[in-house]
Amino acid sequence: MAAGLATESVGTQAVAPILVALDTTDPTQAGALANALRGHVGGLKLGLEFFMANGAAGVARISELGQPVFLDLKFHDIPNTVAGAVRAVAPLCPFILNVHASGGRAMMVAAREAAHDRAAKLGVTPPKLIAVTVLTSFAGNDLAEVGQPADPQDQVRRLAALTRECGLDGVVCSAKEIAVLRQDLGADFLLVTPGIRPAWAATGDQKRIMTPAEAMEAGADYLVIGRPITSAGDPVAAAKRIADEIASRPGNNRTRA
Ligand SMILES: O=c1ccn([C@@H]2O[C@H](COP(=O)(O)O)[C@@H](O)[C@H]2O)c(=O)[nH]1
Repeated sequence: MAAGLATESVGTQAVAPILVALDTTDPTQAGALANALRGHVGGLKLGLEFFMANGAAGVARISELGQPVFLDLKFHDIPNTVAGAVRAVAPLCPFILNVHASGGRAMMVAAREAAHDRAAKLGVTPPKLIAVTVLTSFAGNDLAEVGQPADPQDQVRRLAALTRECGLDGVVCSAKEIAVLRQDLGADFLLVTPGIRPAWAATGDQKRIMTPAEAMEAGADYLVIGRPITSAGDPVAAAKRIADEIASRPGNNRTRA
């Protein structure tokens, strides 16, 4: 069963609410990173790359290491299919599970009902169910190219409002949208932010980015960080450096239970 987000301290440094993205096909590497980073991050994120290579059994093995897992499979299909997929992964007891908000109202409602019904039948806590708004690898021109000629922030606001109407717990957004979403939707709506880049890390394919300290200051609940940690020569040192940067900004000494 998934553990709650780590809140223990590392020396005098409270663990930052970082979910480290273990984007690899190699279960041994994922397990080694999970173990090495224990106590330096708040949890793990397993996504499509890991899942497609290792399936539910692979996710279960990483979950057994005892850290909370965000299962980032971004379901997007007709409501019946997404509900079935949500039920199928429920025994893995992810701490957070997600769908695409652009799958629409009926799909999100079906996903929420499936998550709660299945968790009740299994006697487990349902996952925090959140929805991806606009991928952090998208800028305005990318949205226009797929027929959504909107400012990314406007599209994020629209999809986040719909997500809340559907009874989900929060959204995946870029840290650039935190301020406006907090105004629109309040403090209790979960804001999970990838596209996090320390000043010293390569941007790669991410377009709507912010530094970890800025994102925490803006009010993120969780920071999803992959390559700046996992591709570093010393991933533990990179995670510590990020936690230090967060802690050294005024007002950034909080952790979330
Ligand atoms: O909008 C989104 C949604 C999900 N992601 C995922 O987060 C991590 C980010 O990894 P980095 O290496 O820090 O870029 C990755 O697993 C994505 O699938 C996202 O980036 N943006």
